[in-house]
Amino acid sequence: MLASPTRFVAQRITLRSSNTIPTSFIPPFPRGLPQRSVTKASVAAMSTTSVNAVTDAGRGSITHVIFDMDGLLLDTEKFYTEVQEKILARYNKTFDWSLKAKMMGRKAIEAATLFVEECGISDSLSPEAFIVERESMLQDLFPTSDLMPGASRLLRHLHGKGIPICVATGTHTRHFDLKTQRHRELFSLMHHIVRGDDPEVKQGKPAPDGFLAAARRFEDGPVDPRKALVFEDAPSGVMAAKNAGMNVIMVPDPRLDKSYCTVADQVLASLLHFKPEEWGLPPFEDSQN
Ligand SMILES: O=P(O)(O)OC[C@H](O)CO
Ligand SMILES: [Mg+2]
Repeated sequence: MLASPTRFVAQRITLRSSNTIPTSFIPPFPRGLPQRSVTKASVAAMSTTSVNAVTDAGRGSITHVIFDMDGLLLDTEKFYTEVQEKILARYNKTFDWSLKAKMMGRKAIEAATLFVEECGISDSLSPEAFIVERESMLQDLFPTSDLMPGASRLLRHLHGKGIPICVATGTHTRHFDLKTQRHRELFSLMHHIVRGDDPEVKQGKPAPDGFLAAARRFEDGPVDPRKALVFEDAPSGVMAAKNAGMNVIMVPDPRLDKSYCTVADQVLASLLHFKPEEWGLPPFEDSQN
C-alpha cells in the first residue's frame, strides 16, 4: 500500500537545517564555493566504504529503483552554484553551503524564494527576476553536463539485469532536455521520467509527490514504497523519499555538512561504492571497486 499523505513531514528538513547545523558550519568558502571536481581521483580520496550501515528496512526486498538527477546522475549542481555566486557578487555577498543545502533538489521557484530571502536581497530582486536573470547563463551551461562517477555503470547494470529504473527530478522539462542532450541513450534506459513540472507533482521535494508518482508509473505499479530504493544527493530529496515511505541511499557532495546525512538508510561517497547485493539486487560482475 502506498504511504499515506499524512506521513508527509515537510517541516522536518527546515527544523533540521535551522536547529541542528553546528554553529561551526559557518560558510567555509569566504570567496565563494570551489567547484566540485568529480574525477576518479577525488572519488578515491573520499571514503571507500558507506558512511552508514544499511538499515534492515529494505534489505533484500528491493524490486524497483528510482533515481534523482541533478547532482546524482548528472554533475549539474555546480552550474547552479556558479551562477548564484555571480548574481550574489553584484550585491557584495557570498553564496555558502548552508544555503546551497536548503536550495538543492527543490523546484526552481521554491529555491529562488529561499535564495532572495535568505540572502536579504528580496527588496531588490524578486524570485521571478532571479530566475530570469540566471536563465541565460544556465542555458549555456546545461548542455555541457557530465555524468557523475558510476552513473552509467549502475544504470546499465540494473537495466541489463531487468530491474525497472526511473528518474524523479525536480527539474522542469525544458531544463531536463538541455541537461540530458549528451546522454539521451543512457536516459532511454529509464522506464519513465517524472519531472518537476509534471501535473502530478503538486509540491516539490521534500514533499513525496515526485517519488509517489514515479512508483505509480512502473509497468506493474503502483510499487510498494518499501520495495523501492531511491538514490538522492540533496537533503530535501532524502526527506521526500522518506516521506514517500521509501528506502533511500544518499550520495552527498562531500562539502555538505554531515548533519544532513543522518536521515538516509545508507550514505555513499559515490555511485561507484554501491553494492547491489546489500539490497537484494544482482551484484556487479565487473571489478570496478
Ligand atoms: O536534484 P533534482 O534532479 O531533483 O533537480 C533539482 C533542481 O533542478 C536542482 O537542484
Ligand atoms: Mg539532486
